[in-house]
Amino acid sequence: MDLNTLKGHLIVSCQALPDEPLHSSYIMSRMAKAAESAGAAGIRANSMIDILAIREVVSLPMIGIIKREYPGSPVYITPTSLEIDQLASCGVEIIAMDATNHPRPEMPLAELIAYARAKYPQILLMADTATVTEALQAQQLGFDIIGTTMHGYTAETQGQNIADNDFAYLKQLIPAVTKPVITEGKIDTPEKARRALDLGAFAVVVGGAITRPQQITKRFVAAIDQPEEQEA
Ligand SMILES: CC(=O)N[C@H](C=O)[C@@H](O)[C@H](O)[C@H](O)COP(=O)(O)O
Repeated sequence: MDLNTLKGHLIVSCQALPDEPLHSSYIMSRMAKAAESAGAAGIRANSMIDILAIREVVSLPMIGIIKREYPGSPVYITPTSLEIDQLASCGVEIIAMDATNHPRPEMPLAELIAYARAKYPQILLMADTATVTEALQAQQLGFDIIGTTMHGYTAETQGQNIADNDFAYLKQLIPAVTKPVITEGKIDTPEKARRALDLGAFAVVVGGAITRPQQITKRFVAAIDQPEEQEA
């Protein structure tokens, strides 16, 4: 695919895990359809069943992941060659995978990249990273896209939010790498999405703020349900 179709645009992540109320490939396909009809340029989705259901009704390029846990490793986003094969069989344009420095199941990241490149040269690879060091390493390994997906979700970055201090992390990351940076993770307002792009992000992925109604509801409830505290 031509990556430039995503440049400066919104990618909507349509995910609901088994413990979430909207867990259903049918619902995810309708979420993706809604995103497409509202002007999104791409979709990010998890699992073969969701990706195939979305493919049937949406023609946007897709970033595919498979979240799967393996014993002895905290890596759960496309951890092994099995998930890469499964995603490739679904025809996704981009495969995203954990590119943090955590211990991995099956094989080291460098080998996994070599595997994906050799077998599926047409598929672009996105690195889900948490730190500048990991992003530089991912670039060195040959990833096509650097994602900020894991920032705030590793021991090293725990408690951090991509938007902290007017996107200080992004301001550090973008000039440090030459590959396109897709901002992903906790972008929960249109203003933040716009700001990330203005700071040089190639594209923005928004998930929960669009597709997880329990998250959206929580923010409203939090703003409404503590009037005494707010008045005090
Ligand atoms: C850390 C992790 O597992 N992130 C996952 C990656 O695919 C998803 O659960 C997120 O929803 C996605 O990254 C979009 O982020 P947000 O929903 O915050 O806009």
